[in-house]
Amino acid sequence: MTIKVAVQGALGQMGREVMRAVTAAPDLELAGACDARAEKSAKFSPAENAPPVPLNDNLARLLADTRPDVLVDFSLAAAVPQTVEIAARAGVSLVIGTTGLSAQTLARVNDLTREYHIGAVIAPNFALGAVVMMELSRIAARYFDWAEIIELHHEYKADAPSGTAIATARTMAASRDKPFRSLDSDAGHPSRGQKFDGVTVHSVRMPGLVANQEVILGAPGQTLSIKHDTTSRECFMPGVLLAIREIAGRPGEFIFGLEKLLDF
Ligand SMILES: NC(=O)c1ccc[n+]([C@@H]2O[C@H](COP(=O)([O-])OP(=O)(O)OC[C@H]3O[C@@H](n4cnc5c(N)ncnc54)[C@H](O)[C@@H]3O)[C@@H](O)[C@H]2O)c1
Ligand SMILES: O=C(O)C1=N[C@H](C(=O)O)CCC1
Repeated sequence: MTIKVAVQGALGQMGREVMRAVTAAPDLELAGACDARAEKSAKFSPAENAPPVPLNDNLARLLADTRPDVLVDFSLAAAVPQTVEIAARAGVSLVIGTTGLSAQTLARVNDLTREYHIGAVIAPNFALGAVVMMELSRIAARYFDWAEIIELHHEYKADAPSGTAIATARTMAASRDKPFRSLDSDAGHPSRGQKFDGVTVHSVRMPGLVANQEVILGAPGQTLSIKHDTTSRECFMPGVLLAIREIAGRPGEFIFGLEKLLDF
């Protein structure tokens, strides 16, 4: 059975990559694309030799016209609350990669899955290597009392710190039976980053980067570094396609984190 997919944030860096990947997948059909920058009712060719699909700035209209099974969202955190309401009312399942979402938005998506019997996957990072890096950090956190994260991204990134860094810190802290240690002198010191569940996170933004993260764990006499680097947005596509295929058949389920769909 072919899964029909629409993309929100279609004209962005990730949206374009998702449209290429969906178009190239034999079991998926790109039904339509939405972006705030789109001209009304335009058509858009997602890849060379690919048939044009409807492109609209009105998500409700696009979903009503194209009736996809799954909406993939890589847009802006501020846009997601409205997007998920529209998708849920249209009975369309969600794969969301947009980061910077509030706890209220996550809770609302959880409610919508049960209210409208749709599925939803939200993952701060769809790169399989990043998910492994987070899992290794979770394991290592049990054996080291000190931990800091340095995340490095391209200069156009809207949010800081990254969704991956926040999720990594929270996962690491949850795997321990006592808090991480840090210096008392960190408090209020602008050069010492921002703490999430006791893990200090530092953000770097500059051209030349896509997305990178290093987790450094410390103990007397040793450190352990766990590092993931991306060189192109292609790395996110296997995870996005996996999430689309899984969630199309799991109505009513809310899944946070790609690791829940992998065999860890
Ligand atoms: N989960 C992951 O693996 C992963 C990977 C890369 C990026 N991201 C996240 O995905 C998001 C997008 O990243 P990007 O680099 O493609 O950004 P981008 O700025 O290149 O693209 C975002 C697109 O969303 C559109 N947009 C903004 N507001 C909108 C609205 N209200 N309705 C419709 N479209 C709207 C913009 O016009 C733009 O085309 C960011 O939050 C980023 O952090 C997540
Ligand atoms: O390019 C981005 O923006 C990315 N954002 C995600 C995050 O905030 O963790 C994942 C990596 C790429």
